[in-house]
Amino acid sequence: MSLHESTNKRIVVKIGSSSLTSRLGDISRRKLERIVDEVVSLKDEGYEVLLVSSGAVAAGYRRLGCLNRPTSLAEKQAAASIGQGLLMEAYSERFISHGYTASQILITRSDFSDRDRYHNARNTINVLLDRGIIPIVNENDTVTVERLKFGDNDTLSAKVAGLVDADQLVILSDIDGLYTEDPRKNPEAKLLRKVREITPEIEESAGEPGSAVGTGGMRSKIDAVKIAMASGISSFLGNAVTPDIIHQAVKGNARGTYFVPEKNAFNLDMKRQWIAFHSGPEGEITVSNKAKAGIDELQSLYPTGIRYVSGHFKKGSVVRIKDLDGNEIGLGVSNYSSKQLIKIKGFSLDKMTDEIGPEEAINNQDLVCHTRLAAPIL
Ligand SMILES: Nc1ncnc2c1ncn2[C@@H]1O[C@H](COP(=O)(O)OP(=O)(O)O)[C@@H](O)[C@H]1O
Ligand SMILES: N[C@@H](CCC(=O)OP(=O)(O)O)C(=O)O
Repeated sequence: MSLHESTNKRIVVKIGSSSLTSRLGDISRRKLERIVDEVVSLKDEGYEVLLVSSGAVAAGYRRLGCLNRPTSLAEKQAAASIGQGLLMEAYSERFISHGYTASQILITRSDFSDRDRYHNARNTINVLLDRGIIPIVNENDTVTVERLKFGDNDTLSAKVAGLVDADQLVILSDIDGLYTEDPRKNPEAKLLRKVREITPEIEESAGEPGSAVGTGGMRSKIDAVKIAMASGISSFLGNAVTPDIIHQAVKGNARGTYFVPEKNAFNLDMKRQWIAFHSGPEGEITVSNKAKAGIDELQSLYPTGIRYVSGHFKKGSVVRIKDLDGNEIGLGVSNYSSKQLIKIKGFSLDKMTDEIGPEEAINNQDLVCHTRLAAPIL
């Protein structure tokens, strides 16, 4: 059962730059209108659809006076500030011609790392979807500094799919799906139709972008799928030029790759998604082997299981949890500051009094254990 109130199916569709623009660095009306028309037919059937659309830099660089897609950050940001407006204008015009309204949402990573802003974004998008609007999300390229970027819209789309509790993520690109190798390099490569697990072979097969305007290539698409899988969301990867692709993807019979998490895999709820993908850990806790076994079973972490504490963090901060070999085994929200934890580490339960604080250093509701996820997120 979905967590959002509406009973309609929610679909997040991600469209790459090459699927919206021409080789010369202009919006391709033909490509964009086909995508919009497909979204409209899903809307007509009662689906709620959110688009994550790339293309701002690709659509703007020529008007900035650049012959090719720029490589400097300032020029890319300037191009995006031109292209984003042009993209939205083209989307809005076409959606309105079908009687639908589109809205623009530009996000930066810091909007998500702050829990209040994360919830705020969710509430806003829920209002839009409930009222039949098509939100169109992109990274706010013009104001984002490199260090704090999502970087690619593939992983952004998976994070947004988790945020809105989508039923499916559809990633459209310039390729038919995930192949055993980049088919541009090896024409013998085979298309994988269904993937239930991201194996090391799949990780290795995922290469760089195929076009001059693509950003993340297959690498970032696999990262996106892992985030979706860990959140219990099925994904589809297919070619934007295949006729009726979005509709077919949703119905389950499109040419492309379906990524389906195991039914009984542990899914990250909204709070754990925030901890895992957005929070930005501020310190580290090293735990005993016994405490590690408890974390594997998703049990709370008690001070008695803590061996070392490093970094300076406040009560309520997210910390990395490591085992005695230094491997990260999970993440969690600390009920204590680093200063307090250093004092109480190793305390048995009978030493924990009401004055000290809660018995658990990390409550199991605030814990993400890497080994329990459908797909590794590191
Ligand atoms: N294993 C693989 N299977 C399919 N495509 C791959 C693979 N490895 C690398 N690629 C490349 O990834 C490209 C798609 O990524 P990208 O260029 O970033 O597209 P977009 O702009 O749609 O996000 C394909 O055109 C292909 O050349
Ligand atoms: N935010 C950037 C796109 C980033 C990106 O991931 O691009 P792509 O690989 O084409 O999906 C833009 O709008 O130009």
